[in-house]
Amino acid sequence: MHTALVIDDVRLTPILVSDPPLLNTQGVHQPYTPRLIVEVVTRDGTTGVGETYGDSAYLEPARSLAEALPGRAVTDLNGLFALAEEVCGDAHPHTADDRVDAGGLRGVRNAEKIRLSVVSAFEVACLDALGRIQGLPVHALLGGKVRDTVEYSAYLFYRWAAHPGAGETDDWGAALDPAGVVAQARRFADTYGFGSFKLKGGVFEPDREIAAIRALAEAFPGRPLRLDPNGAWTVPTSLYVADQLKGVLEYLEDPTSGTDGMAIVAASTDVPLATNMCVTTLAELPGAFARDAVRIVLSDHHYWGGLTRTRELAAICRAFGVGLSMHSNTHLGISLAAMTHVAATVPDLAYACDSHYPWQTEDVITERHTFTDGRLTVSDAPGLGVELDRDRLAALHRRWLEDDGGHRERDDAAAMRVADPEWETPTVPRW
Ligand SMILES: O=C([O-])C(=O)C[C@H](O)[C@@H](O)C(=O)[O-]
Ligand SMILES: [Mg+2]
Repeated sequence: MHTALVIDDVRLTPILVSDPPLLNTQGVHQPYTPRLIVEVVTRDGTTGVGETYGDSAYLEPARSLAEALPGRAVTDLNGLFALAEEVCGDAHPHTADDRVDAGGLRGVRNAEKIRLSVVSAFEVACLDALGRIQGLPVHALLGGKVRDTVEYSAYLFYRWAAHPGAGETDDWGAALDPAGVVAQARRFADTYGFGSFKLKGGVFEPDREIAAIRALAEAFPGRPLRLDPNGAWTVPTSLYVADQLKGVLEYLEDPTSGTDGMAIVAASTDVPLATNMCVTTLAELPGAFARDAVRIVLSDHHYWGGLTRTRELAAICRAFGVGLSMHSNTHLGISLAAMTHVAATVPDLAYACDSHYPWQTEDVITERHTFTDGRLTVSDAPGLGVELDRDRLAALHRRWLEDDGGHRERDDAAAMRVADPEWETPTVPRW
């Protein structure tokens, strides 16, 4: 093995990133959200970077993997998965179960998915390091880009103007009704050129969200629109909304929870259903596809286990005639670079990808990504094409160190309780 490829050291840096008060069916985003930055350092001094969820359930397996990795090669990605299985154990058995997780709204939260979410950051860091060593962009290591730009969609949220009592404020103001949602969409379109729009729903009763989508359709005629209540509706409510928004929606995302309900809804409407909740693991694919429960899967390289696994998911979807789009959770520029590289290599990515990035005012890279015409240009620089800003990383890590623990776990219901002490995570379906 070429010694330059050998991993000498792995650095893990948990951070807290400022986050606006975005509403979803479980509550509201906290003022700060945890992320984990992974650095893989090779024997020749090259550093590759990756990023993933930063809640404590992810930190423990990340530490185990970081300890075991030195001595291995950055090229040994298959070995990385095997090693993680060996050393990560049953990540956090207390929080790993098959219920929808409280904070993330991303389907089951089992030990394997937590492990894969951790491995994804290591895989991306290895690819970044390998690309830097070889002078090749990550997309070239994945087989080469099939497009020069990747399209993203505007991720609209109902939101408050500020967090109650704490945190930094931005200048977006509140968006709590159709006019507010349209104004937010207009700013997204004017600033970033986004041409399609997704509204995070499940916040207000369905008729109010239907009105917001109709207002968007009127303000942006012919633009693709999506609504995602994160499984908050019953089957009849899902069908009611689908009927009301027939011909208006590009797709309806996770109207109801679970493959059973999704399959019933899918059988009774022509509105395509998408998911990042009922198909988030390989084990869930056969049942959902056999029953035509979804027409589009939103991949997420974090919980699918990285960029090579995302390409495997794309191939499976292709084989079953299921479309692929891309899910996002609060993330920074390292993950956005990774998302863009892998998206550039998937031939049949027919939908604009989700990204929370415009909501993030802080980052750990020296030059933030800029959307033009709703697109990011695929970098041809070696590796991911981003540079770590060590001062910013240190500052955001300091915030994590100094936190009393209140923000180290994403908890949207806890954030809601600051405004409404009676708030409990709503049981689903809500409507
Ligand atoms: O598409 C989705 O379901 C998401 O993006 C899940 C996220 O947790 C979203 O609901 C959020 O950020 O509140
Ligand atoms: Mg979703």
